[in-house]
Amino acid sequence: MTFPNVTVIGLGLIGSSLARAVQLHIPGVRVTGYDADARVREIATRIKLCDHITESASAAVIDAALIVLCVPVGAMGAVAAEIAGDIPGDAILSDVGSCKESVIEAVRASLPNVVFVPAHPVAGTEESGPEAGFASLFHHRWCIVTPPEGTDVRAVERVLEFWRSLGAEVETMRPDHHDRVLAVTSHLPHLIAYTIVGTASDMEEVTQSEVIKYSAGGFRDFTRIAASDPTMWRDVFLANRGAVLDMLQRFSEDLTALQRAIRWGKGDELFELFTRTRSVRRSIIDKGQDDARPDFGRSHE
Ligand SMILES: NC(=O)c1ccc[n+]([C@@H]2O[C@H](COP(=O)([O-])OP(=O)(O)OC[C@H]3O[C@@H](n4cnc5c(N)ncnc54)[C@H](O)[C@@H]3O)[C@@H](O)[C@H]2O)c1
Ligand SMILES: O=C(O)C(=O)C[C@]1(C(=O)O)C=C[C@@H](O)C=C1
Repeated sequence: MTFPNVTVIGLGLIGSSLARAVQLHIPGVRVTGYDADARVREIATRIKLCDHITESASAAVIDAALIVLCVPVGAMGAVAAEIAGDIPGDAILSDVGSCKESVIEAVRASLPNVVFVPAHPVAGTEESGPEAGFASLFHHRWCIVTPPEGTDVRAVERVLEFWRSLGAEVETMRPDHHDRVLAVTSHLPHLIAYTIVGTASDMEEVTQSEVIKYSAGGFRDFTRIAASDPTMWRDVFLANRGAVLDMLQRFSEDLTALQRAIRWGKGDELFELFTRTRSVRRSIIDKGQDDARPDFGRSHE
C-alpha cells in the first residue's frame, strides 16, 4: 500500500530528488517539505518542489504517513527531537543518511517508540541544494534498507516498495554491515579524493594554476568527487569513524606494499595488482552499473 502523504525534511540534493521522484512516479501522493534554511524553502517554493512547504519541521509531519529525513547525518538527532511531539502514531519514519548505526542511535534517543525504517539510496552527485536534484537519480541504483532488529516487517516491506516504485533496486542489510561496506565503497574513495586534490593544491613546486591547466583525466575525476559537500562529508567521517579508520588502516598497509614494490622495481607485483583491479572495473561495467558517463541519469523528467 502506497503512502498518501510523504514528508521530506531537508530539501537539498537528495530531498529534492526524492520529492521530484515521488511526483513523477506516484503522482497521487501529496508531498510536504521543510528545510531549516529559509533560502532553501524560498527556492523550493519558487520551483514548486512540493505540494506544500511548511515553516517548521513539526508542522511538516503533522499529517504524514511517511517521513523521510534528508538532512546531513550529524543533524538527524536534532530533527528527530524537533518532530518528536508531532509524529502521527501510525506514521513510518525513514531517512537517507550515508551511514546507519549513528543515525539509528541519534533518532532512537528522541523517538524510542516510533516505527523507524532507516534507508540509504546509494546514488548521488557532487552537487548539493534544492536545484541540484532530479527525478531519475534513483533509477536502477541500490537503496539499502537497514532495519534494526525487531522492526515491524510490514513497515520494512512498505519502505522497500516505496523505493522500488521510484525505480530503485532494493536490498536489506544489517546497519553495522552497511557501514563497513560503504566505508570501503564510498567513504574511503571520498577521503582519498579529498586528500589527493588537497595535496596537489598544497605543492610548493607546482602552482595552483598548473594543477588546473594540466589536470589529466585521472586527477579531474578526483576533483569531481572532492567537490562534494563539505558539511555532508564532515558528518559522514565523524559518524562512521570506526569503520572508516579500519578501512584506512588496511588501505595504508596496501599503499606501503605498493611503495615498496615501486622502490624495489617489482614490476610483476604492480602488473598483477593492476590486472586484478582492471577486472573489478570490467565486472562493474558488465553488470551495467557504470555511471561514469557525464550525463548519467540527469534527465529532468
Ligand atoms: N549527496 C549524496 O551523494 C548523497 C547520496 C546518498 C545519501 N546522502 C545523504 O543524504 C542526506 C542529505 O544529503 P544531500 O546531499 O541532500 O545534502 P544537501 O546539502 O544538498 O541538503 C541537505 C539539506 O538539509 C538541510 N538541513 C540541514 N540541517 C537541517 C535541519 N536541522 N532541519 C532541516 N533541514 C536541515 C540543509 O539546509 C540542506 O538544504 C545526508 O544524510 C547524506 O549523507 C547523500
Ligand atoms: O556519485 C557521487 O558523486 C557520489 O559520491 C555518490 C555516493 C557514492 O557513490 O559514494 C556518495 C554518497 C552516498 O551516500 C551515496 C552515493
